[in-house]
Amino acid sequence: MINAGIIGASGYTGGELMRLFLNHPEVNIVAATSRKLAGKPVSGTHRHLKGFLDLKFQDLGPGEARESCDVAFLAVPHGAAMDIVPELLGGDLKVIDLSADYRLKPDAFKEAYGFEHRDPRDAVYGLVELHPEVAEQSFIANPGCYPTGASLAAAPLAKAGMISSVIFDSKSGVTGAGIAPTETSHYPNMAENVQAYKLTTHRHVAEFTQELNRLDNSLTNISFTPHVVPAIRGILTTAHVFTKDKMSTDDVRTLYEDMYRNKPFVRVLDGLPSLGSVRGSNFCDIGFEADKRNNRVVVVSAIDNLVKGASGQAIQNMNLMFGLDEKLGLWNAAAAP
Ligand SMILES: NC(=O)C1=CN([C@@H]2O[C@H](COP(=O)(O)OP(=O)(O)OC[C@H]3O[C@@H](n4cnc5c(N)ncnc54)[C@H](OP(=O)(O)O)[C@@H]3O)[C@@H](O)[C@H]2O)C=CC1
Ligand SMILES: CC(=O)N[C@@H](CCC(=O)OP(=O)(O)O)C(=O)O
Repeated sequence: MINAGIIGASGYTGGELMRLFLNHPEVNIVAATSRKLAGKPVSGTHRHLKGFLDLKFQDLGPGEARESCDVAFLAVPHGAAMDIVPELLGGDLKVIDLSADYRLKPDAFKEAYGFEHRDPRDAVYGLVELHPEVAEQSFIANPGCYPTGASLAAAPLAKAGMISSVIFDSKSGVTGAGIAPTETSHYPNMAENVQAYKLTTHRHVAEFTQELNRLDNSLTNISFTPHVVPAIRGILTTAHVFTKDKMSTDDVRTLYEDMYRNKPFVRVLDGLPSLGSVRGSNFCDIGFEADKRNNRVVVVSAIDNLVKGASGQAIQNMNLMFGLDEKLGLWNAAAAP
């Protein structure tokens, strides 16, 4: 069995890791940390875990995590992980960081996040479908939620060198912003409402630019505008891909089916994705249509931000890092209505 520790377990992605681990046959959760809630039962905060997990939050130091765990997941805010990771690495412990701290090269990090990285080091970017090298690694930077849906939506067209520019328009559920209440997530502001934010400057642009440039390093014209919608989970991304030549929907289908043929968690649809069809699951659903009049392909992707966008993807990475089937503990249909 694999002994897993979750650092920052009182938040949404920490809670989701524990929910998903209940169905993982190879994992024991041995530690769930919280600074504020140490000593309190995990199921007091994550009430859906009542009766399934008899564990108390601990305020565990990195040394203790190294002793008791085979793998540690960091589910803490960006900026916090870079002070913890250096004390975890170096021994046998495998580390998966769900924060943004190790996803970008240091220069790109400083530009996107506005401060100097305190622990510049390389990590493998854990977008499994585009990074088969995650297997056997000991340190993974788990991708961001928007970048997961956006990168998977555009990757086949980028790989084919077909993109002249792309505009990602994403709609996220409220859990994307974490557990702390904010003005945006305050019920009267969120319910029956749609809010755009960071119209041209969201920090995730750097992340999917880095990913798409691995496939086509001439691609620079990448735009992104996020929105919050009154859903609890999910990110629907509409990618307007302006192509170098006119394409048919069948041309596009060939590219997507080729790239995602043996990728169990990417479903290339005949129809269009929706948040309901992926809710609670690790799938990224993708649908598309080529514009008959213009050099444009519209691609839509749907993920659950807490699963494929965070904790499910982290477990997919863990499975490969330990030589297990990537589907282990994750092969569930969505909780669609
Ligand atoms: N929510 C999402 O959809 C996604 C989130 N992510 C990333 O995953 C990480 C966790 O996200 P999420 O679960 O939503 O965040 P939350 O805000 O819900 O939870 C974060 C937890 O981290 C702990 N924490 C906060 N500050 C520190 C610190 N300085 N040192 C140690 N622990 C700290 C807190 O626990 P306590 O105060 O009890 O110690 C808190 O409960 C973030 O980096 C986020 O950006 C990535 C993809 C998707
Ligand atoms: C709705 C909402 O507020 N979303 C968050 C996404 C945060 C997140 O998950 O960030 P990482 O993936 O980089 O860790 C935001 O836009 O900042």
